[in-house]
Amino acid sequence: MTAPPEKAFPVSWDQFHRDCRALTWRLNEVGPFHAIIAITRGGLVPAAIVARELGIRIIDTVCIASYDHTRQGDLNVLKGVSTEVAKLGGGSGKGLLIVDDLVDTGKTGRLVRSMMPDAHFAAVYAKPQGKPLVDTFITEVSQDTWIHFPWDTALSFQPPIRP
Ligand SMILES: O=P(O)(O)OC[C@H]1O[C@H](OP(=O)(O)OP(=O)(O)O)[C@H](O)[C@@H]1O
Ligand SMILES: Nc1nc2[nH]cnc2c(=O)[nH]1
Ligand SMILES: [Mg+2]
Repeated sequence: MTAPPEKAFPVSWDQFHRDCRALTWRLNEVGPFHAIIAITRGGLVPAAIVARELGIRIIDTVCIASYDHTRQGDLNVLKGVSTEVAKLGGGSGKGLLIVDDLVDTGKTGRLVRSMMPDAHFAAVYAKPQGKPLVDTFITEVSQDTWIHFPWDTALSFQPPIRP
């Protein structure tokens, strides 16, 4: 991403929980899944909620870092999927559920998909460039919007719209 996004889409804990539940209703139609793979760190929170709702106890992580606040750098895979969970997916990821909080440019999603092409990929929020990468998502926001998650934010005073 070159210019910082213009619009802000703040998400509260309550809204995030509701959106994760809505995502799980859709995933329940697609499963069952052998295991969940959370893309850390953002995918950990929705993965916990989805796992609780679907009764999934096997949870693995793919650890990827790329953003320094709103600027994306090179993707850095710090940890891949474990051999036990890869085996459950028969090597191609079939029957595995990958969960992330959002897809933006789709770079992270494309990399994870290349590791497990037959896995089901779910994200809570999707921007247009990343949308083709996900199988299931809940809310689309425009590409020039930055999503502010509740674990990154705090309540603060807002000046009135009309000064
Ligand atoms: O579609 P993309 O443009 O690749 O962006 C999406 C990724 O960016 C964020 O993760 P980030 O790399 O910021 O790490 P984090 O989850 O630890 O916050 C978000 O959680 C997605 O994983
Ligand atoms: N919090 C947050 N992280 C991101 N990483 C890539 N896009 C976004 C976004 O819109 N919000
Ligand atoms: Mg992430």
